[in-house]
Amino acid sequence: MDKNEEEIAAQNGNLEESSSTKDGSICGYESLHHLLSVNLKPHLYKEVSRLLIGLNCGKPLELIALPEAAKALSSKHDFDLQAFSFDADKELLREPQVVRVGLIQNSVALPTTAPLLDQKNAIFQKLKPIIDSAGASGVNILCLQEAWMMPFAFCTREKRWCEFAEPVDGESTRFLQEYARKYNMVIISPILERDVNHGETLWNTAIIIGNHGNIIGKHRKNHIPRVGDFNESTYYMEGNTGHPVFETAYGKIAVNICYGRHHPMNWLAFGLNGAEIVFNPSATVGELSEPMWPIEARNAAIANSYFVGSINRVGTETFPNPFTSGDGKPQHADFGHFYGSSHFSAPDASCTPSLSRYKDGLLISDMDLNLCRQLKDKWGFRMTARYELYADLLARYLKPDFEPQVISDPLLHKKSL
Ligand SMILES: NC(=O)NCCC(=O)O
Repeated sequence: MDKNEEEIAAQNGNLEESSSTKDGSICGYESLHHLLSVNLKPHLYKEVSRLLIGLNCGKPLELIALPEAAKALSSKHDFDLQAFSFDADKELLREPQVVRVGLIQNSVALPTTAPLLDQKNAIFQKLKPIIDSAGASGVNILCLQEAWMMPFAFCTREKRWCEFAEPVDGESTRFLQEYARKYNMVIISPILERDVNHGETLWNTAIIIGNHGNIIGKHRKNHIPRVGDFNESTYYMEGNTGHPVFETAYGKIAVNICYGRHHPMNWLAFGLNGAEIVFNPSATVGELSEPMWPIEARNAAIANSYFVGSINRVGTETFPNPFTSGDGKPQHADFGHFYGSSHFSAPDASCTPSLSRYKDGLLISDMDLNLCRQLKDKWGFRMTARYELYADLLARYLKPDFEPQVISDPLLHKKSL
């Protein structure tokens, strides 16, 4: 390349970079998989896919044909709709245990300057056709994104956003209970919770609504971020519900809320309690976490022999007053781009392509839960885990007089000749 060509290439690079941050696309493509499928020759794409998203039972994931009604809703309301199927090997003594699972990602519906009630109601309206599409597709378990009923205002530290908080049996739950009954569906609803029985304190909570519209239980986010603009500790405390697994009509499920995905032991604990599917409803932005996003959930699925459903918001949320965080950056009024990219990971290391990086979406997967035990039998991660070694280390680590087990080279400070 001569100097002129280099300059043009650099300019193009900058243009592509700025276009990807402006509209949320990746150089005009909805997702990494879309970019690769359009630009690679079919045989190359096949091979890249094998390496990037793995094979399930030795073959690429199959697409599911969805009913016209579900597809019509996606065209009319302009949300991404994709559906895949994870297989398991046939067993002699157990029937397949196939469940259909859905994940919804969405942007907020009104500017954050609108009256709070209007903002919430507009999100409800926006979600209706997406939930109906899940219902029309026969989804058994549906999970929404973190704090789905409000903008992710925790960056601001302003207390007025606390008004969005609701009790476990509040209006968001009632809204979803109708759908749970209508579609015989388990729904996971992550909200900002106000605990009215305990001094009206706030929590970041996922409510599990059973397929009869009943509330099965709740789980409160265990790990609170203190990174970048995620000033969430201003609003609520670390959860006090442990690592519950909810036995539902469609399988044993658990919820690892957002930042908890960076903590391998959090994932482990849900696995030890018997989860078959762990949902990770999230709100995270590209600049901070995008390279981690496809890795952590997938690793958790492999290490714990369960399925993971990862959901992230989409879009950019701008707030009325500029705010700062502890990272020394100048004050700003938006959080950055929530990059969507929701996807499923399976215990055999395969995963689905991701939903759009900038559009609302519904991702559906059939999964045969028999795959969980098949992978435990094949790889033996539970049996080889040596939990007693780690229990012992952790017990010692928690003591004030703990000393790290480090063996220093006695010649460490010897000068080389
Ligand atoms: N909502 C939340 O916990 N976000 C933290 C950022 C991240 O974990 O990527």
